[in-house]
Amino acid sequence: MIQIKNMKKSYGKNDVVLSVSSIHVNAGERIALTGPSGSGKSTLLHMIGGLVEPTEGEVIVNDIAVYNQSMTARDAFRMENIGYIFQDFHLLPSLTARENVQLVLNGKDAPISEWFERVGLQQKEHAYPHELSRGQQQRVAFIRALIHRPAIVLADEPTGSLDVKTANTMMELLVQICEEEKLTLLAVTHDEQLAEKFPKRWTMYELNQCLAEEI
Ligand SMILES: Nc1ncnc2c1ncn2[C@@H]1O[C@H](COP(=O)(O)OP(=O)(O)OP(=O)(O)O)[C@@H](O)[C@H]1O
Repeated sequence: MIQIKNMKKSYGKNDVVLSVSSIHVNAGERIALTGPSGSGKSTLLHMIGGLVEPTEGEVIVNDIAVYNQSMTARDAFRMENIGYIFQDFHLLPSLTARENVQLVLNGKDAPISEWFERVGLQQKEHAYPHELSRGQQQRVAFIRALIHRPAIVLADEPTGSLDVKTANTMMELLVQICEEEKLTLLAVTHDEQLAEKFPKRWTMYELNQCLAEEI
């Protein structure tokens, strides 16, 4: 599903920020990624998602060498295979919750109302983002990222701007949906307790240290 080999990343002429010899993620795995600020968590997600090219090494997703493709092919690959969830939801304020979801479907058919019901937002389909609580906005962002059933869900501090109780509920919901839909999930979190909700946990320290053996 995801394979990374002998990968290094530096920005400009700066030092290497990430050096990972080997990562292998199987389809359907759900992994929490923890590590201190600046340890390269977002960089790693962006590389897997086709957004940041490694300085050295290969990123292979679904048997496709992500960075051996043209930019157009990479964009298409991302649209089809990757669902991104951010800390700050990134909902468009002028569109309703439903319209925000429709935007990513590009006219394709999908059971939008069923998804709203599934995350407990059946009453809020036609509300605007400013009419929703932060937890509700993140639920809309979950639907938007998951509704096209991407092979891989990349979540970058998805609960980072929520209070502790809401963060717990939201992380449980995300892990549960990915389990039910058999989606591969890689989620960054600063919070060790939230990481416990995942069947598998990696620290950036381990990844960067793991220079010889495959994990
Ligand atoms: N576009 C960029 N240009 C230059 N340096 C960058 C860029 N993006 C990230 N970096 C540097 O790469 C390192 C890793 O950053 P990254 O955002 O991946 O860390 P992180 O673990 O996600 O941090 P945080 O937990 O604070 O979000 C940092 O030292 C950062 O300054």
